[in-house]
Amino acid sequence: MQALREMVEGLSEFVPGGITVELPGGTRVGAGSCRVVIKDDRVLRDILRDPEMGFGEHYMKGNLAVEGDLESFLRGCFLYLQRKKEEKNLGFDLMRALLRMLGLIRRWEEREVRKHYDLGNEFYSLWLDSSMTYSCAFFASPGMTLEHAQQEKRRIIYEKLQLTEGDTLLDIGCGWGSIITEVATLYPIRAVGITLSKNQYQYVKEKILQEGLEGRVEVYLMHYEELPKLGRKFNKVVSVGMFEHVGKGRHRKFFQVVSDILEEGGLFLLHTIGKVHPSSQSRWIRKYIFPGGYIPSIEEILRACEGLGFNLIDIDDWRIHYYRTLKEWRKRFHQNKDHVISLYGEEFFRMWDLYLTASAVSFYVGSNHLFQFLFSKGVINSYPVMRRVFLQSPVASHSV
Ligand SMILES: C[S@@+](CC[C@H](N)C(=O)[O-])C[C@H]1O[C@@H](n2cnc3c(N)ncnc32)[C@H](O)[C@@H]1O
Repeated sequence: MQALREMVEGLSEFVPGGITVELPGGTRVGAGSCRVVIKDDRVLRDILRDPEMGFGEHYMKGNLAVEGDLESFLRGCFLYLQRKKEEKNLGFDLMRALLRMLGLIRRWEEREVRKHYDLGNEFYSLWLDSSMTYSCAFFASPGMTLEHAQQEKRRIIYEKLQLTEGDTLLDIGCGWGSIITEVATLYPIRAVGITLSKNQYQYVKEKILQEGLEGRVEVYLMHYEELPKLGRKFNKVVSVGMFEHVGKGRHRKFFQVVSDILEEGGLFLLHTIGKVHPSSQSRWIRKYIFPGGYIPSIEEILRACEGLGFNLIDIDDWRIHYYRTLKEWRKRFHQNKDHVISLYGEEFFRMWDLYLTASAVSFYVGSNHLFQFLFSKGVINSYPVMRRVFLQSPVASHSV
């Protein structure tokens, strides 16, 4: 009881209006306006032992409910845990290192990535924008729709990559193909995408046929480590929202592959969630949503590409744009609640609702950032020096 009181007091400092925890027998601890109703005796024991995992698992199962704004509550939890958290990922990472030595990790990772993206095109179409883009958008003006903000993100990427006639573009982790199919209609260039998801691969293949892009756009179902097998080089490479899957200890291998297939003088744009300083990862998200996932720090990313021929041109941070993107996804997810539940059930709905909300909060509180790194292969001094090249739209200064 003492431990619970301390937790309620600590959390109440960070959750607006404070919290009250209501236990199964009716006992209340705290006097805040946000009510956390515990419906099962095991909940408290599990949360006190491991707050993040205990909360996540019991929330999914419906053994506890938050009667108040889930986002404000989670923001408070983040800030509270940031203060208290001990790094507990060591055991998990040791297990992964052992599996890697046994050569088992890649198959396991591939299976986990497939499981996430092959949940079904129908499911993702319920809450992504119509281009099926599953990564951070760029909200150039306050009232911009998600559709438009995703398009704006792609436009900025194309400009950063200085796409021009005759280019060959590779998209590593192309998702449902929004970049490779769009560039082929905007520029006289060729584009190749790779994905690990069979559903995405089928979807992109059909889109290529429907839009008459055969011969200019290709998609392959393959792991990035297999890219050298294509026997081709590209002068532009982009990877959006895929680096988070690469995993701890594998970043240098990833950059090595990119270095091998990128022409001298070519450009590489890496769009990824990252941390400013190395810090602990969400173990609940790693267990239930992205098993193998790892959010690297800027330092880890830059160290991983050292000595491989890359020269850094630019780093951009879109942190608050990811917060807004996730809020839009969550809004659409709730608008389609009944449909999601009919596909996968209530526990799945709660699990994904928690994932989308906690992710939004992680950007809001500055635990996660969204970086766009732009590298050249070798040093090129002709690259435009002005940032406004990227930001042609009436961006102005608005907060999200
Ligand atoms: C979050 S999605 C982003 C998709 C797309 N870039 C977008 O912005 O909509 C991550 C993508 O990376 C792909 N991916 C993950 N691990 C991969 C790997 N080892 N090799 C190739 N693709 C991978 C997934 O299949 C998926 O298409």
